[in-house]
Amino acid sequence: MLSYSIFLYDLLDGQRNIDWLPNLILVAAQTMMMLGVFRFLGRPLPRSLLPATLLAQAAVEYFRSQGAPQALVDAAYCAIVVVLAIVVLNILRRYQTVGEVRSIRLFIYCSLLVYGVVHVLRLAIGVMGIAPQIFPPDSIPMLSFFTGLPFLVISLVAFTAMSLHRTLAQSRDYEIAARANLHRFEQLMRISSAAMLLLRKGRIEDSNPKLGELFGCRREALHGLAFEALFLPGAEPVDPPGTPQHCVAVRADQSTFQAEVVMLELDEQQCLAEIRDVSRQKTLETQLRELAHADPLTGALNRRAFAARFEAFRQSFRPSCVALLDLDHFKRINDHFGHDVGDEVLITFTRLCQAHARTGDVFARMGGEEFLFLLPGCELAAAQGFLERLVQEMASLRFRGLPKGTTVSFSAGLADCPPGAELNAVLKQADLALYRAKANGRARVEL
Ligand SMILES: Nc1nc2c(ncn2[C@@H]2O[C@H](COP(=O)(O)OP(=O)(O)OP(=O)(O)O)[C@@H](O)[C@H]2O)c(=O)[nH]1
Repeated sequence: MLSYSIFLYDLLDGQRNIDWLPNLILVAAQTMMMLGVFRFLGRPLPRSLLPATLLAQAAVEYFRSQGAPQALVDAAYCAIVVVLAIVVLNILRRYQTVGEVRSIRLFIYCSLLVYGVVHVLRLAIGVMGIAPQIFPPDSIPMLSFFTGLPFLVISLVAFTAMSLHRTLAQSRDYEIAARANLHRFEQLMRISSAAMLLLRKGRIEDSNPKLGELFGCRREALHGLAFEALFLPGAEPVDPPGTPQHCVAVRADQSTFQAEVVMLELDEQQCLAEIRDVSRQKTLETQLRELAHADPLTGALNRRAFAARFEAFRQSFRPSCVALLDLDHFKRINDHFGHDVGDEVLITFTRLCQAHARTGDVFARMGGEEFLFLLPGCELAAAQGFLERLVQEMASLRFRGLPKGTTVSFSAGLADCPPGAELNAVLKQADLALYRAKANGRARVEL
């Protein structure tokens, strides 16, 4: 900047004492070279370089204004140029290259070396005034202009070639890395147990092979389709929430399956979706839930499930009855015929009760040979009639493992269950009634 200002000042002032044209071209070329070198090497310009150069030039200009000989000024400029060339050569020397770039670097190296030597010569001639008849003072700046500058230009061109080469090599590396990434991505998509989809504006643009497997068709047939079309209307995923959503997906043959869908927004138009068939998992969950509420021997509800149903029923405020049923002399069956036969009796009794229960009735095994009935909306008299019919049915029932003609009976205690009643209080009532039934001869129903 300082140099340009001085040249401009000298030009406007009509002075010719620094041969502004060669120096202007020289400084411009060197600036370009310095910037080019550091940019090419991908390094920041050393912080000290610019102030040091400016300071040196300011000092030279100061001495020139104080009447220093022009040859000395020229020589000082040459010294600056040589120092800059040495800095560049040093940087280049440390720069690691391979293949063709190494030969280009050698080329730049040689050109800059010649360029530096020319300026050392110019410096020596300017200071010492060697052979004034061959190098008159006026011709000294032209020495670097005609002999040094071409080498500087050559090195600049070589730098450009080196930059191009580096850019090409970089793009090749990027391409290889991009191919490797793509391959890895495709492998991941291939082994994924879920269907992976790329959506653009809500339509399927790309997918992995699993999509075809899940939906029972060629995956390409689904490309271009609206994403919602994969699901039952009303059971499709909502806009990307980022958390798993449970939907009902429709296969090509119109059969359905439970799907877990996770969506991820890539940008305003694109979105990734993952679809997983969770039907098996859902079935297992249902089975587990049922097992937690069922008695393992008879399959009837267990006491916990009965309590839960009773609690739900209590909210509805419908009058009803609860019955406690107990097999008579069940211990004898176990003792005479074994526990397996006893188990069979428990199972058969359960089937009988379930077969006679109305929709809405709740039947459960309380434990051992005790069972429970919740009869919603049933008056005591009607409940009693129902249970007595069951007692009669039981008398004519045949049990596997028991000798022909052997009958099994049960006794029942019935309790009224007004709206809002507590289960324990109702059970206590039913238990008292059951005790009376046992005491009064068994195979009967007591209130
Ligand atoms: N096989 C079988 N027996 C069971 C099971 N749970 C409880 N028991 C048996 O049921 C019998 C219950 O006997 P008790 O409580 O004396 O009653 P009971 O013999 O029916 O006599 P009453 O109730 O007075 O008529 C015991 O022998 C228990 O071992 C079961 O899951 N399977």
